[in-house]
Amino acid sequence: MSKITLNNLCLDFPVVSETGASLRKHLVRIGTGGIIASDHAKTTYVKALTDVNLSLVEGDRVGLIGHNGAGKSTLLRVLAGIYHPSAGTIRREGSIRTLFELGVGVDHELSGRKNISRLARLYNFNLANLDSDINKIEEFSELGGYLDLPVRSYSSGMQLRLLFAVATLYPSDILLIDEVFGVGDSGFQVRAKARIEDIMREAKIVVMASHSKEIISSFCNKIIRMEAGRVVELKNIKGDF
Ligand SMILES: Nc1ncnc2c1ncn2[C@@H]1O[C@H](COP(=O)(O)OP(=O)(O)OP(=O)(O)O)[C@@H](O)[C@H]1O
Repeated sequence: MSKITLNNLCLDFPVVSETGASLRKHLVRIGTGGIIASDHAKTTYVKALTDVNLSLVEGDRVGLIGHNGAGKSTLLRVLAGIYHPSAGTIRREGSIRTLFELGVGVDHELSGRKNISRLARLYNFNLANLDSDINKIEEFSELGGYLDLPVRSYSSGMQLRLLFAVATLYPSDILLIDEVFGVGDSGFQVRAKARIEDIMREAKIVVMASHSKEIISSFCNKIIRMEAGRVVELKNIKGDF
């Protein structure tokens, strides 16, 4: 049984900036993004998430939408357990896989092959299958001999091929996706999209942030609209919304 429950969840980022002194005088909202606030201890912070209440259950395919800085990526990282709430609670049941900027856990000095072993441990893969996993990743990423070279010698698209191939090798109960649909060159994009569709089918709960209405309407059955760190709309959708 997989589920995610958030109760009155808030997340503030403390920020040190040259303009901090003047910002501290006010509670301000500047066009886009979370609210910039201050407290009596004279700390400036960005209120990235405010009083988020959510209950996600099996079958939910949620599209997170909202302007730049609305809090989509922050919410995904809270769901992933990367960020901890400043207030409120989160409860999660089920294994989690993230498709974020695809950089976490990589050592650029190590070869692609050694990085696969690192990531396999990070993602809790069954290490008894490591050799066959590496073969599958080699096949999907089409990196060939580059897998024996340090990752620092890869182009950004090649790094992405490697990381994507590892992160999507196995399905998980909960799948969190942050704007990764445009990854790689056009040939890779077609295969990446098919792979994402496969692991989405097997995941019990999917939450994805995207600015593309087309992607959200083709993959999601719910949308959550965020504004300045708050959930302002949650509704079921079928196709276009
Ligand atoms: N590491 C950080 N330190 C300070 N503030 C941050 C940090 N990360 C995000 N923020 C702030 O939190 C708010 C939410 O940012 P977030 O990245 O979650 O927005 P988003 O909806 O994903 O935006 P976009 O569509 O531009 O990717 C913004 O006001 C942003 O400035």
